[in-house]
This record gives sequence, C-alpha cells and structure tokens, in this order.
Amino acid sequence: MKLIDILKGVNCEIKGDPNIDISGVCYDSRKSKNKYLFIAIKGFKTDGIFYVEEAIKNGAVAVVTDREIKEYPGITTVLVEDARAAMAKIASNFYNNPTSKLTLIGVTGTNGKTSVTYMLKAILERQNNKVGLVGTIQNMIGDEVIPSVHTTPESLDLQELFSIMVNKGVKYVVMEVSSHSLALNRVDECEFDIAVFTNLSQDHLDFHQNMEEYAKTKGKLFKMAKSASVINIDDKYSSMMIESSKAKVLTYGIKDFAYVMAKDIRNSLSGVKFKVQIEDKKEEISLKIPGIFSVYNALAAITVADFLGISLRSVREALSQVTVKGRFELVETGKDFYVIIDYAHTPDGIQNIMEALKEYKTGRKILLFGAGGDRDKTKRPLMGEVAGKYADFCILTSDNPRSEDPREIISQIEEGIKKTNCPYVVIENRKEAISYALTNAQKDDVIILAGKGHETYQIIGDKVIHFDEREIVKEILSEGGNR
Ligand SMILES: CC(=O)N[C@H]1[C@@H](OP(=O)(O)OP(=O)(O)OC[C@H]2O[C@@H](n3ccc(=O)[nH]c3=O)[C@H](O)[C@@H]2O)O[C@H](CO)[C@@H](O)[C@@H]1O[C@H](C)C(=O)N[C@@H](C)C(=O)N[C@H](CCC(=O)O)C(=O)O
Ligand SMILES: Nc1ncnc2c1ncn2[C@@H]1O[C@H](COP(=O)(O)OP(=O)(O)OP(=O)(O)O)[C@@H](O)[C@H]1O
Ligand SMILES: N[C@H](CCC[C@H](N)C(=O)O)C(=O)O
Ligand SMILES: [Mg+2]
Repeated sequence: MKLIDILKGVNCEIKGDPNIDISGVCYDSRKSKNKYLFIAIKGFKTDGIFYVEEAIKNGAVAVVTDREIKEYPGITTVLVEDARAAMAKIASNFYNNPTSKLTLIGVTGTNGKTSVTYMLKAILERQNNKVGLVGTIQNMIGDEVIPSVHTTPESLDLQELFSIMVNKGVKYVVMEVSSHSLALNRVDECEFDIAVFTNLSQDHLDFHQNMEEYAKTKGKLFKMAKSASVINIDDKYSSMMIESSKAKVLTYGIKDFAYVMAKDIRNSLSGVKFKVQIEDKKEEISLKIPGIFSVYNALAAITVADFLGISLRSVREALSQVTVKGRFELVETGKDFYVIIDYAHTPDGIQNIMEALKEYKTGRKILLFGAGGDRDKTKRPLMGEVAGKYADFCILTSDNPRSEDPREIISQIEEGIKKTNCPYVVIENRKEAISYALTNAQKDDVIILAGKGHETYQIIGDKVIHFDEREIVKEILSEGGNR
C-alpha cells in the first residue's frame, strides 16, 4: 500500500517520497520489518522516538513522529500533531476501515463489561451470526480464541483484528471499551453502532485524575455511537452518558422506570431469576451467574437485543446457558463447603459479589483478596472496608503486586478493614493464603477467592508465574487440605 494512501485524512508534513510502498505498520521498533512504517509514540515509561534508528535498521522506510527528528537518507519522515491519534487513522486506512463493514457494539463501565459482552455474544450467536469478541479474558472470532493482552488493544492491533474478523465472515463484534482505550486513542476511527454503559465506580484513579475525568472519558464512547446508547439509568453517572449520547437513548434498570426493567428478582447461590419487562412484553429470565449485578448485565444485553429486533424468547434461551470464566465461578471440591472464584477487584465489585451472597446464611462467608500493584492505590482501603462490612472473615493476600511491595499494598487494604469489626489474617503468599482458607473451612462455608478471576498467572515484579486458582484449590484438597 502506498504511504500517501495510508496517510489519507492525516494532517501531516511529509519529507521524502510519499509514494513509497509500505508492507506493514508497527509502533514497536522491535517488530519493524522490510518496507515498514514505524510510528514513534511517547509512552509512560519510554519514548518511541528513541527507537527510530532501530526501526530503520530493522527495515522501516518511513517514520511517523509528533516531534521533529533528523533526516535519514532514503527515509520518508512524516510529522503529525499527535502520533497516537494519527496511528488510529493510519491503522483504519491500512486495514481498509473494517468497522464500516461490521455492526460494532462497545460496552464500557467500571464493572460488567466482560460479562455483558459474553451475554451479547451468546444472544447474537443464537441468531446464527458469526460473532467477534474483544475483551479482557480473550479475543474470539466465533469459537476461535485469540489471546488478549489488553481489555482493549492498541488501535493498530485492534484494526488488524477487525480486518481478520471481516475476512472470516463476522457480522457483529461485541467489545469491551476500557477508559484507558478511550483516553489513549485506541478506539478512534471505530464506527460504533451501539454503545452500552454498565456503571461507574472507583477504579483506575491512578490513570484518571478524578471520577469526573474518568466519567468524561467514558462519555466519549456515547459521542461516537451512531445508532443507540444503552444506559443503566440506576447509575448516578447515567445522566452524563445520556448528555453525551448522539444516538437514540435506551435505558435499563431495576429501581426506577426504564425502557427495559427487571421485576420479581429471585437470587440464590446457583443463579438468579427475574421477569424482564419491555413495554407490554414480558419474559422469565434465568441466569447461571447469581447476583443483582448479573441482572443489570443481562438487562444491558437484553436492551441491545431488543434494539436489534431479537425476540425475548430467543434471548431467554441464550442467557440461560451463559457462564463467564472467573465471574462467580463455582469450583467443584466434593467437600461440604463452597469455593467461588471471582474477578472482583474494585470496592463496587466486592460489594456486588458479597451482596449476591447476602441471602446465603447457612455458613460463614470467607473472603480472600488483595489488590493489583501499579494500579489505583486509593481504592485499596475502600476495598478493605467494604470487605469487612460484608464478610464473616477476611484473608488479605497478594493479587498482582507488579512493581510494588506486596506488604505495602496489604497494609493499605488493612487501613480499611480496621474500620470494621471483621476478623482477618494477613498471608502475603496467595497460595499459602488459599491453603489456609481451605484448611480452616467449616461445613457450609463459602470461600470467595476474589480479584484474579480468569487469570492463570500472577505478576510479581517483572516476573509472570503460572497461577491458576482452580488448579491450586484441587491440588491443596487432594493433598488433604481439608479434613
Ligand atoms: C498505561 C498503559 O496503558 N500503558 C500502555 C502503553 O505503555 P507505555 O506508554 O508505557 O509504553 P512505553 O513502554 O513507554 O513505550 C512507548 C513506545 O515505545 C515503543 N518502544 C518501546 C521499546 C522499544 O524497544 N521499542 C519501541 O518502539 C513502544 O512500542 C511504545 O509505543 O503502551 C504499551 C504498548 O501498547 C501497552 O502495553 C501499555 O499497557 C500497559 C502494559 C498496561 O498495563 N496497560 C493497562 C493499564 C491497560 O491498558 N488497561 C486497560 C484497562 C484494563 C481494565 O480495566 O480491564 C486495558 O484496556 O487493558
Ligand atoms: N454490573 C456489575 N456491577 C458491579 N460489579 C459487577 C458487575 N458485573 C460484574 N461485577 C463484578 O465485577 C467483576 C468483574 O466483572 P467483569 O469482568 O464483567 O467486569 P469488567 O468491566 O470487564 O472488568 P475489567 O474492567 O477489569 O475488564 C465480577 O467478577 C463481579 O465481581
Ligand atoms: N487482578 C487484576 C485485576 C484488574 C485487572 C484490570 N482491570 C487492570 O486494571 O489491568 C489486578 O488488579 O492486577
Ligand atoms: Mg473486562
């Protein structure tokens, strides 16, 4: 593809031959190859501009930067306003604007994105569609799994994935849209048909200055969606998303009047049932994932399905089978107590899984959790406090400490739990903490392993070790980890 065609719609100053042939595009010099275009991006840790010469050595023949660089013989340099924003346009051009050939549904919010996308994929597949999915756990093209590094990939990777999906006959794509991606131009140039708002609560305040800025960032998605904005009217930030919406607004909720509402909610450890009402239409819905939060997630998916003209009967059948790895996942132990693996890693997430267990009175609720390192520090005491309010016993341990001191992270959580009367222990090593939970479990207890969910790794420092809590539970129990 000619460079000039790749740069269509990009305001830039070109020095050198604009008609050179480009065989590929990269933003990592280590991935540069013969006749590549290298995009130099200033990052949080380093700056792509330091790697221009490496990219050229690896074969790049053109370089995009947002700051002047020296001239290199035979190399075309392209000066743009903002390299990240330019990359999104370049990516869309290079991969032939694939989202114009898809029905693209973007789901954003602090919690529920993964769950809603899995529900939507099941509903759309029941209509015999080939569905693409982009998200935290994995990316999917129908049943084909492509490992995901990010919840929402960089624009170049995202547009490439979309183009593969189009070539494989995908018609609908459901994707999680993280606030990082909206702030870092990852989803610029994506033609969203429908945008879904789940909720907004504290997370990522290491990245966003405050909740207002976090909300404003999320609001960008609703400015982009062309056909419909599906919004949780019960969330206190719903009005901001409605104000940002360009398209038709469809509301869902439980507390107040909404276009799509849930009535007669019956919750249990094995799932939740409710009646959904859309104007004069009603249907009994049954979900395998319990909790009011699951009802909200299902209402979001049902609202999208209704907008797409899919019958409630078909929606009911699809939703009844949906499970999501690491979201309220019951682990078979063969013992007289329960073990649940869940991905709750925010104060609101913890509150919601514990609320889902509120009616469960038979045994104790033992909550084991930590908090991610190099993430929002201010949520840690709040997580401790909400955990202490709901659990009968807490075990504070590590999640993914990353570059932080695990004991420091735990002590910040402790600040919150100390405000409650909840008894707790601190066991920094997560495997030892799980062993402690299982060894001390009593009949009918519910042990919740929270924060890692689907993750099969633990990030300590710059090391990533294999860590699958399902395997660890089975291993401990098989070694007699309980009577
Ligand atoms: C905060 C953040 O989002 N950081 C992302 C960012 O890293 P960065 O800006 O630090 O990049 P950098 O290391 O400074 O490098 C700058 C540039 O130099 C280039 N480079 C670097 C080295 C080299 O030898 N050659 C070279 O060309 C890099 O390719 C990059 O373009 O760009 C990197 C390359 O794309 C991402 O991998 C990285 O994600 C990090 C790993 C991350 O943890 N991101 C998380 C916070 C994230 O994005 N999370 C959201 C939400 C999660 C959720 O709530 O579910 C997500 O969507 O996943
Ligand atoms: N609608 C919801 N409201 C609050 N908490 C929820 C909701 N849905 C799920 N949760 C809780 O949050 C956890 C994460 O859910 P999910 O993975 O669907 O969210 P997400 O938005 O994709 O998260 P992330 O931003 O990390 O990708 C779940 O394990 C559950 O504990
Ligand atoms: N166990 C993870 C959960 C959060 C992952 C994701 N929401 C992010 O912020 O990257 C952690 O905190 O390390
Ligand atoms: Mg997710």
